[in-house]
Order: sequence, then C-alpha cells, then structure tokens
Amino acid sequence: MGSIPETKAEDPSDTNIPIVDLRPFYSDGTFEDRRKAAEELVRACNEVGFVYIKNHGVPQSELDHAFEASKTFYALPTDEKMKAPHPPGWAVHRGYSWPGLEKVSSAISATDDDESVSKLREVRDFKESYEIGSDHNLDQPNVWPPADVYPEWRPFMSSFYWTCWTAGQNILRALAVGLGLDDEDHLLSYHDGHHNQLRLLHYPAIPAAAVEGGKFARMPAHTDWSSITMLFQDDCGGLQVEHPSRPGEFVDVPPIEGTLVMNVGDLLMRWSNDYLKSTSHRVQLPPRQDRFTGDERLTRPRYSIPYFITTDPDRVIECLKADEEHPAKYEPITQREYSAMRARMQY
Ligand SMILES: O=C(O)CCC(=O)C(=O)O
Ligand SMILES: [Fe+2]
Repeated sequence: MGSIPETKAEDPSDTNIPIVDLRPFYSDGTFEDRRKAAEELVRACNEVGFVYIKNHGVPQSELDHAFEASKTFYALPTDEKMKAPHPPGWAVHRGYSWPGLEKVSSAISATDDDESVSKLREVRDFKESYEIGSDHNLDQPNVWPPADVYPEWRPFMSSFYWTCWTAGQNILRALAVGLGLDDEDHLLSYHDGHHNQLRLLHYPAIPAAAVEGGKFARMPAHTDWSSITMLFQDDCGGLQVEHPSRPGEFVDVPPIEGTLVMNVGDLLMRWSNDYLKSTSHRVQLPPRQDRFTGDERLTRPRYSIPYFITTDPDRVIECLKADEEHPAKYEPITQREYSAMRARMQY
C-alpha cells in the first residue's frame, strides 16, 4: 500500500476520460468494429466532451519531431522569434505571440465587481505560442520567420499541418458514424482542410508561487470555438477539464503515451443541437510533485500542440440530431457569422 496518487497520474485507469481506439478506421476494421469504436467516441463526446484517442493516425516519429522543433524554436533568442510576429489585433491569428500577448478567458462573469474584473485582467498568461494555417487560406495569411532563422521550421510545420488533417478526417468520419448519419463523410464534407489551425504552445518554467498567488496563469478556463480540437501534450501534465456533472470542479487530463486528447468545440456543439458537449478546460500547475524542482518549486516547462479543425467559413451549419422530441435549438449559421457573433460578445 502507501501508494501516492500522483505517481499514478499517467496510468490510464486513473482518469475518468474515456479512451477510444480508432484502429478500425485505419486497418481493415469490419463495419461492426468501426461502428463500435464510433459509438464509443460519440458517447464520450456526449457525456464528457473530452476523449483520449489511441491509434489516431499521426505517426509517433512526426510527433516527436514536432515537439523537438517546437523546443528548438522557443529556445531561440526573443529577437529571432520576433521576426515572425503575430500581427496586431484579432483579425489574423498567425505567427509568434510572446508571453502575455494573448489573454484567454471565458466571458467575464456579469456578477464580477469592477475590482475583480481588473484583477482578472492583471493576470498574465505565462505562455508563448505560434499559429500556423494552410498557405491557401487567404483570410489568415501565414507568418514565417526568414528562412535563415530556423530553416527547417516552415517546411516541417507546413507538412505537419497536413499530417494532422489526415488524422482529423478519420475522427470526423468516426463522429458521423457514431451519430448515426447516413453518410460517413457528412461532417467531413463541410471541411476542406484549409481552415484549420496548428498551434505550438510553450509554457515556460515558472515558480509555483507565481501561479498559486494568482499573478500568472498557464491557461485559464475556456472552451474552443472549433468543430473539434486534437491536442498533443508532453509528459508534464496540468491540463484539466470541467467535470461534466459538477460545474466548477476540474479534473486532470494526464498525458497518456500514444494518445491524443480530442475535444468538441463550440461550433460542433451547436451543430449537434447540444448533443455533443464543448467542455471548459484549462492548464494549471502539474499535479505531480516530481514536475517541480528547487526551493522555488520551479515547474518544468510544458509543450503542447493543439490542432483546431474548423468548417469552411461560408458553409451553412444546420442542427443535426433535431427531431420532434428535440427541436432545433439554433438557427442555421455559417462559421463566419458564428465567430463574428462570438467576437462581438467578447469585446
Ligand atoms: O496546452 C494545452 O494543453 C491546452 C491548450 C488549449 O486548450 C488551447 O490552446 O485551446
Ligand atoms: Fe482549448
């Protein structure tokens, strides 16, 4: 006995987030095997909104390379990284954002008084990120550093973007099968792949007290706006999701080797008539004490790679899963209208 819970954090049996094996969507899985995996996936998205996927189709060698490249990029001097700066404003989300540039937050609660609102704004997100899209997405032109800064960055990340999309297509197929749609390509057909976003995140080492004292956050609670998000995380830990039936309580989503974490975004929640849940999540200090060193309890840096999958901006999304018993809760909308509406609500 005497086992310490945190030493078990990477044990798959220690998490309440379901693990779904998508192998039948890659090998010659029988129709029955595919349907079973798809139904498990949809059940997890309905009950939790978060799910681990194994046999997700992104080769481990490419993932290892992506994390190595991310580390190499973030280890560059700031003035080199700043040669690919995120453009000012919110219209374009590409290139390098330095620590504190972005403040992620769900809408500030209407009941918050002025003092706590300004306090919230003072909390800086202690992370840096780099956003990449398709070179064919003219709404969101990519921002790359000059080739001599890090020659391999652009070619590798451009190709990795499409590797992630190949895996994402099978997840969208599995979701359609699990939702019982006649055409397994139904959801996929709304995504041409050019509107996704690859994000390389680095949460630098930070003394635990700076986060515990509320001065800095790694990433505050939010939902994603995408159809779905695929997330790859290193072995640091710290990702948490809101408990599906206990609002305000967050549970750990520990890294599990060989899996990605998939979550439902707000757009797919609306599209599915709220059948699939877009769950709030955040990044906190790691739960495992062996992730800290020294008197200051400096937590190790964390690297993660989310890949946000989004529909073609002008396709009209109409509620699925609507019937007499469950009338459509939302008007048809395009992704462009939807994100404009969300942005209006936020500012
Ligand atoms: O870093 C993580 O694990 C989560 C990132 C995330 O939720 C986001 O970028 O939307
Ligand atoms: Fe997120």
